[in-house]
Amino acid sequence: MSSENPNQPHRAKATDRQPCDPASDPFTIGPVDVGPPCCVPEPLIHVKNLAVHYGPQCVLDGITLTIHRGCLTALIGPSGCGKTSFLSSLNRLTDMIPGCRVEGEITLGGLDVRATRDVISLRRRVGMIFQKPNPFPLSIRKNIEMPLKEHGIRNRAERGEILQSVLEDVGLWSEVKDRLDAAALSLSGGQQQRLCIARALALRPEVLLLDEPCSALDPLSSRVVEELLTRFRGRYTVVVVTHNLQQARRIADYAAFFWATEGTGSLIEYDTGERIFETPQQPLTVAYVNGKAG
Ligand SMILES: Nc1ncnc2c1ncn2[C@@H]1O[C@H](COP(=O)(O)OP(=O)(O)OP(=O)(O)O)[C@@H](O)[C@H]1O
Repeated sequence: MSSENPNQPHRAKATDRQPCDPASDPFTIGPVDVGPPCCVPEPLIHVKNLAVHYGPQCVLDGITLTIHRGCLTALIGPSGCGKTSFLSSLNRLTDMIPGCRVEGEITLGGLDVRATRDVISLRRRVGMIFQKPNPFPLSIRKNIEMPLKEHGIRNRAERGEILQSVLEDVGLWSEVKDRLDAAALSLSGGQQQRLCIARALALRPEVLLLDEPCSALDPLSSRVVEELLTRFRGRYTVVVVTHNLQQARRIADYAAFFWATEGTGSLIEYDTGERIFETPQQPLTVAYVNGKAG
């Protein structure tokens, strides 16, 4: 860890990444109706001494960090160091993996994530987007409306409003508004991924977890999704796993670097994106961000 503690609110310096300015941002999308307009860090998720086991194997150990509201945190590190396991523990997807055991503390606002019995509400607050776009094999409209119905939104007009607003948020509305009843699987890979993001947004989450959301996309679609994530700054708390260090360098307000030793992942360094990529403190981080390790 570097001398400044990223678990404390980050005080912006002139040299830091400039927060977004919606007034001057030509890509601002949809109404910014939640949270401050820019990344003004405030602790939201506290993780303390987190460990993840699959059967007898401890794959992640001693993870302590604080994730800030409205900021974009990138998880980086080589394959197998536990990034996905960490991400999945934040909304208890780890519960669905046979033999998986999680230890330690995770709090989201005042909620004890590990203890809560209301996992459905937790997953509504903490949405997840996967590497491979996974729209339902239904129409574009039903992909958004079905989860809304399942979460009790019975009013058709309200569902229609949400449908339009989230498709606008991901920049898809103008592309699909005339074919909302077409199959979601007829969309391009990049459009499918944006639809999946819209589906997550429809449930009005506070946090979005994204596991390599661009890695199955062509470069152009990848750039569109990347831009989308940066526009979420201030509006959603975004935690994204990426193997693309250039991408992480471009978009991360904070970056957490994981590394595995003998199969057990640990957090090597956690800091602002700028410091992790420009002035990392740990030799392993220096080597990794310069492409000399991992
Ligand atoms: N369901 C599972 N059962 C057993 N072991 C698992 C399971 N899922 C992951 N692992 C193991 O846990 C370790 C961490 O995996 P994880 O997917 O969290 O790492 P990662 O950093 O996200 O990797 P990648 O970048 O390749 O996705 C790996 O050794 C992996 O083989």
